[in-house]
Amino acid sequence: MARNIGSRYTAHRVLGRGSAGTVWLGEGPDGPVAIKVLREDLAADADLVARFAHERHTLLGLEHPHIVGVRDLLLGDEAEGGDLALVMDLVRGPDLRSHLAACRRLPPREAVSIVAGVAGGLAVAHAAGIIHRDVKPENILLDTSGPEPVALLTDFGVAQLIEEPRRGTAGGVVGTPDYMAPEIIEGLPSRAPVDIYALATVLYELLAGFTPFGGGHSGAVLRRQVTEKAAELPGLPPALWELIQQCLAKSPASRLRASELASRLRELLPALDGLPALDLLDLEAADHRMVPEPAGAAAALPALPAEAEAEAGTPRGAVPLVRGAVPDEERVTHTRMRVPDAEELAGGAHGTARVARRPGQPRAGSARHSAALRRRRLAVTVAAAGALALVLLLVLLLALG
Ligand SMILES: Nc1ncnc2c1ncn2[C@@H]1O[C@H](COP(=O)(O)OP(=O)(O)OP(=O)(O)O)[C@@H](O)[C@H]1O
Repeated sequence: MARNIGSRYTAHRVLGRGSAGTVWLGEGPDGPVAIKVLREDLAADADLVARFAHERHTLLGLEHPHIVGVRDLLLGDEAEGGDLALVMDLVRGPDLRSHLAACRRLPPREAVSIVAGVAGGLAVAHAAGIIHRDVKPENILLDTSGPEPVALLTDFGVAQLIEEPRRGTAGGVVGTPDYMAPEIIEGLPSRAPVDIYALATVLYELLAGFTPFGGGHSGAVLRRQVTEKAAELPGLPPALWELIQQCLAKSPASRLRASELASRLRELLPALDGLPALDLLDLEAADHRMVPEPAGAAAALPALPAEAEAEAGTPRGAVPLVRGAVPDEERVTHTRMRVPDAEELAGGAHGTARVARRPGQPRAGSARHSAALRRRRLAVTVAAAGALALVLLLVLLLALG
């Protein structure tokens, strides 16, 4: 049923729902629009409405072919009925999450082209001092009305406007764990590199079908974001992998700027022509997401070596893994541990990260992997014993003249 929003807009039907509200297909003075009506409790929050009013200029001013434009902002009285609503350009097509769910993995050229466009949008926003803070496939819409799909980033700054005050009171981190840069988890302010980290995570996910550090309890995901290294994706052109790695750097200063990322990705496009989506094993990705981290998992985390503990003195605060992070004495944190070694990263006794394997390659820590290790050890022992016997025989022959 149609519903009026403010004096200028009519909402016709629901396009989708998110955590902050409902998005409607609507009509305005200049034609069709998408109208995001924020939840009632948010609209009733006077501070929140004031923050939106304060950011009106910024929200309305951001224009780029890869950013969903905000055309109007309706605040309280203006929206008649107390709605808080964002009127946006209508994007005709699915969001990237649904597209990925349908394709499972994207061919490298498509993935890189989408991410290059979004990086271009971020470059303009960052130059204007605006940080998105919630880059993820749900916030990237695909306009499929033209000959080629066009990716558009939406929800600029909205997550932050809504969440900012709660962050202060709860003392926790806000965002989507799978895409959250280590410095956010470390309690540092979010600057432009957080968007680059999140976008590199999206690129990894488009290529692999899973995020580099996702799966299980969100606490475990946050821990991996800070301590683990993304598993390499077999079959990816090295230049592309290098770019992803650089943008997934734990240190924000080591990541590329959005404009550079956009141009480097565009340069790679011709070399990716015709490459199929990666042929990865299913890994444990799907099940991994479903299985909650065992309750005792935190206790099983590798402890700091005793000397390091003693050196730092007691009580010892969290180890800031990102330069400049202020250790937080209050929090029992995921940073209070050492970086796992290769075996752990590969999913051994403690590691929980997924590692991309070629078909036929056993998973580290699996029975097949252990059997292969045992066989290799036996072969080495037999070879060593043979070599020793040969040496003894030579010595004996020499001694006998
Ligand atoms: N400008 C738009 N044009 C067309 N459809 C849109 C537009 N914006 C959002 N939608 C649709 O509405 C759905 C809900 O969007 P919304 O931004 O509220 O939530 P979300 O980003 O999916 O999730 P969350 O807010 O929880 O992060 C989207 O998945 C998309 O299908």
